[in-house]
Order: sequence, then structure tokens, then C-alpha cells
Amino acid sequence: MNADDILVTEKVSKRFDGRIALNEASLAVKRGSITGVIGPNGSGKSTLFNIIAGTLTPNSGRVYIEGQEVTGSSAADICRRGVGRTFQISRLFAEMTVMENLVAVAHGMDDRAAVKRARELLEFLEITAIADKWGSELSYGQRKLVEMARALMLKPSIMLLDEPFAGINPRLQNRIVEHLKALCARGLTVFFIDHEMRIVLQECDLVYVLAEGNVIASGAPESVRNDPKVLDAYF
Ligand SMILES: Nc1ncnc2c1ncn2[C@@H]1O[C@H](COP(=O)(O)OP(=O)(O)OP(=O)(O)O)[C@@H](O)[C@H]1O
Repeated sequence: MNADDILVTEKVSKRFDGRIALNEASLAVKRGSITGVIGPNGSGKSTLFNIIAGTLTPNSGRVYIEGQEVTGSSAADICRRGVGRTFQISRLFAEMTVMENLVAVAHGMDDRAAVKRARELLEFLEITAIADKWGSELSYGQRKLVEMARALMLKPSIMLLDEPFAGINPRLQNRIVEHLKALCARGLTVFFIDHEMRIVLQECDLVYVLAEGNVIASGAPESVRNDPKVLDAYF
């Protein structure tokens, strides 16, 4: 295992009712990188993230964070090890304000520190103006930003983002990319799933391609884009 790798999966497999969702998936994410996972619908991307985040247990294989094996650890334990995540579908509390949503996840922080941290993040993401809005009042794009702020509350060292760019306009996509790059410059690692090829090809240091549960390609965006196996999987 390379000391530069913050996250490693080794031959991770998952079956649902006997059907293979993920087949011996091995991958490594370099510290400080922006790494992407692409693949057609049902190729196992979310399953992979759920296994890394501790919400699913693999049938076989191992997961390492910062060189330590964490296979089968609980989601809370994975979170304590510095893994933050956002979901494809927003999980914000509708009946809480944005500020309350952020403070609510700050386990182990006293209230004043949590509010301070939340303010800093809202400022960083340029959404201070919506601090007092209800979760239910937010636009789809605002939700994406608040989800991101929420995942950052506990100062993760790696963020797993499930389709952070889906369904939002290119301007907001670019804004999010700039925020993620700024976070990477401060040492955060970004690992994300998306279908948004423009961003994956422009911004990722490395891309993994899943198809029917298998890692069929990995490498720099350019090489992956021209890989015949990848073209076959998509078309
Ligand atoms: N909890 C579950 N129970 C049964 N089957 C599941 C479950 N979760 C995922 N699957 C199946 O596992 C396979 C991989 O699904 P997964 O959601 O990981 O794919 P995905 O690449 O994230 O897809 P999408 O791009 O549509 O989100 C699919 O065939 C899916 O139906």
C-alpha cells in the first residue's frame, strides 16, 4: 500500500440476493487528490460508497483508511476517522434552519464552537444569506451546498460525494468545483461519483470506471475517455 493513499479498497465484493453488485473492486485514492468514479446506472458506484462509509458490509474484501483496516466498521466509526459524505438525495431536515442543520451534526463540539464552524463554512461557500432559511425552503442547488457544508462540519480529511453536480446549472457546478479545489489546496481529499463528464474529464486527477460491478478502467481522464472498454460500457 502506498503511503500517499488515504483510501484503499482491496477486492471488495457485494452481493444482493445472490446478485453481484460489486465484484472485487480494488482502488486507491491519493491524499489531496480529486478522484472520480463513473459508470452506467446500476454499475455499483453507490454500493462502493456505502461500503466505504460503513453503511453496507462487503461480502469479501478489505477497506483501508489512512493505512488502517476499517472493513465492517460502523458509519459512526468511519465518520470519526475523518470520512465525510454527501448523498445523491438530500438528507437535510426540512423543519430546521440551515444553521440548525449544520449544528445538529456537530457531535462532540460545544454549541458555540459548532455555530462558529457553521458560520465559517457558510461564508466559505458563499451562502451566509440562507443561514436562517428552513430546509424546506431551499432550492435544489442550495441544498447541494448546504449538504456539502454539513459534511464539512466535522473537518473530514476525505469527502465522499455522491453526484454533487447532478441536476444543477453549469455556473453552480463551476462554483462547487472551485470550492472543492480550494478545500483540496488545504489538504482535503475529494472522491466523487458523477455522470457529469465535463467535470470528471476536466477536474479529476484520476478516474475509476465501474461497469456491472467491475472496475474496468482507471487512469487520467484522457486515457479513460479513449479506452475502448469504457466506450463499450457506455454505448
Ligand atoms: N439495497 C439493495 N438491495 C438490493 N439490490 C441492490 C441494493 N442496492 C443496490 N442494489 C443493486 O446493486 C446494483 C448496483 O447498484 P448501485 O446503486 O450501487 O449502482 P450505481 O452505479 O450507484 O447506480 P446509479 O448510477 O443508478 O445510482 C444494482 O443492480 C442495484 O439494483
